[in-house]
Amino acid sequence: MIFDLELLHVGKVYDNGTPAVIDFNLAVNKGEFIAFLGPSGCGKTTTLRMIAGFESISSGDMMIKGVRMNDLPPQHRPTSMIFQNYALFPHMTVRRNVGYGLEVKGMPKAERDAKVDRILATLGLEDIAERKPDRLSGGQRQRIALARGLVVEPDILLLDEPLGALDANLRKAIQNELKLLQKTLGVTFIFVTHAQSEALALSDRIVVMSQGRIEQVSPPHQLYTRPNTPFVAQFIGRNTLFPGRLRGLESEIAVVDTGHGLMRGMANASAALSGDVQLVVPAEAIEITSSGVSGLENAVPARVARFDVVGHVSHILATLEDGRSVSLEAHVEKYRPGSFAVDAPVTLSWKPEAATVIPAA
Ligand SMILES: Nc1ncnc2c1ncn2[C@@H]1O[C@H](COP(=O)(O)OP(=O)(O)OP(=O)(O)O)[C@@H](O)[C@H]1O
Repeated sequence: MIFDLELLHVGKVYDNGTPAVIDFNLAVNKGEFIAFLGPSGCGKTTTLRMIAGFESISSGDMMIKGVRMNDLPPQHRPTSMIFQNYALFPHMTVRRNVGYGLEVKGMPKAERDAKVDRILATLGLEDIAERKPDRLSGGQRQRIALARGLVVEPDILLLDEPLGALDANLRKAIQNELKLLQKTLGVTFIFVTHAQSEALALSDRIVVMSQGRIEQVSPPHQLYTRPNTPFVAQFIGRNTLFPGRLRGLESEIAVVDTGHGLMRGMANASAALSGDVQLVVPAEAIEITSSGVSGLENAVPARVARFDVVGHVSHILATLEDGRSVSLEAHVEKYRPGSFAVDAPVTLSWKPEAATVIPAA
């Protein structure tokens, strides 16, 4: 099978000795929307720049449609990159900015104009085609940068935090547009972000990175509900982790000896479990009941630290016996105002299938 993009054991060590990317392996299908997600400095941008050709690859191979790209300069790769600041030419019209890449390639004017017109129409930019970008809004500039990246008809569009400069409302609107555009054009998108909500909303698969290494590659829902590593469990969503030792496996359910007694959760499918493990419980899976209710699975005693109702959402902060806090949200119909007094003893519980047991490290 030939992938649109393949990174095979790719590594990057900067001249100063910094290992920025370590043994990065990824195969991307045509038309996939992939997000690189992780904290600042984890190597997302470096990886993107190696794919674009702006950064050399220290080890491993980078292939596009089965052809090795390591030694090709950026202009000879079938990729386009969109930078966070858009890097538009302020003195050129929108039309010229968009057509510049084709102009540099020496494409005849008639052919160039036809391509530029088509992409300006696709992105709704016809009305501002003759204006200069410095007089336009952030959202419009973002669209011009997209048009400029797409007009060269790349196999792969590389986007480095392209929505980072926009305010929250515009960001949301452009997110939807971007997703629609990507599906319509069928172009492979590789998108760098440190905003998890953006990655979860846009991507087919998310690559979570930490300290130069891939922690997990999964579709958003799976990443959210079935983390593979403690880093992902702490970085994505709102999980509570219970450290413990594996007591045994009952089919798919792992039984864990924790400081709060025996607890059960789904055994992580990607790694063999033994010895030290972590039981990961998403906030959404936790139920609160008054203490004394019997027959609950995975029951943990706690006390209510706060109970607030904002609009139609009840926010509850509970404190475990070991002092850790667990914050939960639910529709006000579920936990009505006044259902739990502050400092009341309660029991937290969850269904084993909603929790995941992963290796401790
Ligand atoms: N030109 C460079 N020379 C030396 N080290 C660099 C260079 N560029 C990046 N680094 C280092 O490489 C590591 C990865 O950086 P990179 O910019 O790829 O991370 P990132 O995940 O994109 O972070 P951010 O979200 O802050 O952009 C960091 O430790 C960074 O300091």
